[in-house]
Amino acid sequence: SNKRLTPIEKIQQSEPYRFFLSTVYGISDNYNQINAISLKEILSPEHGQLVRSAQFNYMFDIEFLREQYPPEFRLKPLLIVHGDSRHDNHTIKTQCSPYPQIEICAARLDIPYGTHHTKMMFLLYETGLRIVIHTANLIQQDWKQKSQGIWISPICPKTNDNTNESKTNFKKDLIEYIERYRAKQLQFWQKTINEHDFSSINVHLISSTPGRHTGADMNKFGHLKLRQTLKAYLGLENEAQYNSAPIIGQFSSIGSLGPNANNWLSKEFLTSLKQLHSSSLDSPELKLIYPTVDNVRTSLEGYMAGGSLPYNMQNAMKQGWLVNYLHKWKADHRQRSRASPHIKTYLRATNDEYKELLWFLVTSANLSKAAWGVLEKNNTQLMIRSYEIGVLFIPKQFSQTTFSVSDSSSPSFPIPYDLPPVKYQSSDKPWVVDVAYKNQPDSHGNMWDPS
Ligand SMILES: CC(C)c1cccc2c(O)c(C(=O)O)cnc12
Repeated sequence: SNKRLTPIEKIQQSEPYRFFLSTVYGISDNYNQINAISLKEILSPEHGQLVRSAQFNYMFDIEFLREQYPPEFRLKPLLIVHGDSRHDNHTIKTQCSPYPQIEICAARLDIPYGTHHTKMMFLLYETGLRIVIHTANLIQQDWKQKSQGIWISPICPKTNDNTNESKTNFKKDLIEYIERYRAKQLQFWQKTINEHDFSSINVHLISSTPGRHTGADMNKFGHLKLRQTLKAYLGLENEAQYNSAPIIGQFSSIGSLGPNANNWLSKEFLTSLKQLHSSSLDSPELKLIYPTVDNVRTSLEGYMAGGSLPYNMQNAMKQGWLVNYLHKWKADHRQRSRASPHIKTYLRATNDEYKELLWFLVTSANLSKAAWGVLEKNNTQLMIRSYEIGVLFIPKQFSQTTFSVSDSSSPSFPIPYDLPPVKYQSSDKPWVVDVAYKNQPDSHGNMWDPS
């Protein structure tokens, strides 16, 4: 149908998953209705009377952000939570100086090369508290022609019984995440989260915070939190049938993963992703989705899209072995094959048909040790450099045994890209940001010469 949905209708029809892609400027409007939403629609006054909000992110354009709020909400208190990296510290203060209602919190980054990747909104309405966890920077370019992922919670009502936890432990996990900032300006929000009823939340929180996590903290963050959550909640009957079920990782940047797959990817990291009770010998297929040079060149933004795919040559040249795992970005069923991915997702399908999923994760975390953590000191500590956050969908929490992907009876899961993934052809190369591409012009007739 050609009906344009209102923000509230979009959220209602997204039930029970509440998982969206950002709207894309330049595709047919029909593909910007179902499970697609813009920043303005997320902040729409339709959802209720905003009291105050907090925006956790990496990159900010404060003027752009203010424009996305309805005029009547621009004077409400706003807390900006960013990394204290040189990259944007001074600019943030300058950008916010005209607005006394904007407070700034610089997240501590005590471990070198860590970043504040977390992208999250706290929206406090008179009717309750909404959490939004997503993958887009608060700059115009991130919300115009890219594929971004967004999870929007229900508006959780105020309660004086602070035990109103969700069946997924979301409230406790979110408070524990916030506590790790050890920031005064976040105390109000810790208290506010505690005062709201989270019982309607059906996703698990998977976050990362900088640190060398040991003992009881080891399973609280990073890939060990994912491992523990899958182990505890997947609860599959005769799980043996899934031992070789394929796993997909999809991301917009790649760290230094070591001289071969066994270093971290297919041992430590894959062990967490394949977590079933029985750690069987069959190793599932791990397929990785990351844009080719041609994906970027032919994208709606052209080579400029590659500016947000910061995989550098220094890392790429050390891990040629990775190309064998790589698959193209292809999202024809969402009309987003040319909307360059900035979303990051991980999933496990039941088999090579990819008709059903065992779980699905949308997160800020790219494929890197900095984001997911790396085991150290004989596996007694998990070292994480960055702040990350994401939400994990497990079928049991939706009274299903698997998520159906095809448009069959049960509410099919709105996957962001086409399945099964398509392998790189021999002529395909992964996009690398700091090399020149001057043989073929992009969709705007431009070349890419970073020097
Ligand atoms: C390597 C750094 C400076 C970088 C370049 C381009 C895009 C980036 C990005 O999008 C994020 C993020 O989204 O958190 C984080 N760093 C990004």
